[in-house]
Amino acid sequence: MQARLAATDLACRRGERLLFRGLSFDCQPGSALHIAGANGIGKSSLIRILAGLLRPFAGEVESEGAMGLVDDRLALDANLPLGKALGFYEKLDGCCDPGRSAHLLQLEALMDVPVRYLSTGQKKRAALARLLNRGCPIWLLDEPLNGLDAQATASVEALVAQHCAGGGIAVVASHQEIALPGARTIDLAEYAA
Ligand SMILES: Nc1ncnc2c1ncn2[C@@H]1O[C@H](COP(=O)(O)OP(=O)(O)OP(=O)(O)O)[C@@H](O)[C@H]1O
Repeated sequence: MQARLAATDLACRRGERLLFRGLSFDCQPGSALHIAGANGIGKSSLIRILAGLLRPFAGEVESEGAMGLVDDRLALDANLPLGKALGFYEKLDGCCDPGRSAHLLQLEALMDVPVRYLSTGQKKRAALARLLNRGCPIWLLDEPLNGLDAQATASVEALVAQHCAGGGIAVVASHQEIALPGARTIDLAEYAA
C-alpha cells in the first residue's frame, strides 16, 4: 500500500485564536499517529486540515494515497436501512467484500434498521464500516471511540492495527486512551500558541 502523509510547520487559527503552531510530522506506510489533547485544543481542526477541509494558517500538508475521514458527521442516508445506505457507497467505491466490515464491526443484525434509529455507538460503527469498504490507505479518525462499548473499542483498535500492519497510515485524534501498538503520540498542548 503506497501512502504518505506529512505536515510541515503547521499552524492553525480559528476565529481570532491561534490554536497551535510549529507542528511537523512525517507518516510513512504502516505508521499510526495519536493526536492527544484536551477539549478545544485543536485536534478536530488538525484532522480537518490534514483532510484538506480547512486551510492551515501556516505550513503545508503533503499526501500520497486516498484519504478516508471518520468524524461525528455520519455520511450515510439517515432514511435508508443501514444495509441499503452502506450498499449505495459499496457500489461507488467498488467494494468487493462488504460482508467483512459488517462482520468485523458487528453490524449484521442491524442491516434492516433505518440509519436514523441507530444508537450513537452503532452509528460510529457504521461510519467505520464505510471507511473499511473504501479500502483507502490513509485513515483520519476523529474521536473514533466516542460512544463505543468495550467490545467495539477493542474491535476498532484491532482494525487500526491491521490497517497499519498492511501498510496503511492512521491518524487518530482522541482525548481518550487508545491502544495503537507502535503509534507515535503528539500532545497538541506542546504546540499550543
Ligand atoms: N469555525 C470556528 N470559528 C471559530 N472558532 C472555532 C471554529 N471551530 C472551532 N473553533 C474553536 O477552535 C477550538 C478548537 O476546536 P476543535 O474542535 O479543533 O478542538 P478539539 O481539540 O477537537 O476539541 P474536542 O476534544 O472537544 O473535540 C475550540 O476552542 C473551538 O471553539
